[in-house]
Amino acid sequence: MKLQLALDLVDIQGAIDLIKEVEEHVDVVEIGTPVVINEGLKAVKEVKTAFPDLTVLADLKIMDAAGYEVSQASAAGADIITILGAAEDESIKGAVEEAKKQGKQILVDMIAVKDIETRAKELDELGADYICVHTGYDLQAVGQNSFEDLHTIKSVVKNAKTAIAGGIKLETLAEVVKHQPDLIIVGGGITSKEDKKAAASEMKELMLQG
Ligand SMILES: O=C(CO)[C@H](O)[C@H](O)COP(=O)(O)O
Repeated sequence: MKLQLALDLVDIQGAIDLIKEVEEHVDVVEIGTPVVINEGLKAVKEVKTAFPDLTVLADLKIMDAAGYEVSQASAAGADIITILGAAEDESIKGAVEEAKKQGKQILVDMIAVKDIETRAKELDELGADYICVHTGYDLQAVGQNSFEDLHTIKSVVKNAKTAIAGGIKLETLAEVVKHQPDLIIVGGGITSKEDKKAAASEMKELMLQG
């Protein structure tokens, strides 16, 4: 089980400073969608240059022109690139094909997918490296989470790794760990804490025990 730190509310220097604090406890660093919108793929490039040994995920949430966008993120140094599960199969195929060509991986974000079970089976067959259930900020705000969806994808996915994101905190981590996803994505659960290093360390410890 790996821990991914999601960085959404920082600029490039803020991202670099934050990663320095927690890098020994995290496996993957995500350059979040708002950061890419604000700073462009330069954010991915600068973080990868500063931390060449860390796995960097570019949370592009691709919806179209997938092969091209994956090629651009790959050139910037991303190791994993995200596409939306709601995208057309042709887009998923384009992303997977380009990622394979570049030696990168694709994480499919299931945000807003209604029939999680059917789509997860299809995405698994289309060659996704990761399938990630995700409760975005707008549904977190009305009290939702993705724990049940994680159970659903775990029961149907045969090849892809599974991941979960959305509002995961130290207090809810044990519930997530119980379902044994391959990747747990945490943003605010670490970045909102005064002592971010301690938060990441406690979370990683709990995952290792699980
Ligand atoms: O992709 C995202 C929002 O769309 C976030 O990066 C993801 O939800 C993790 O952050 P948090 O733990 O704060 O919810």
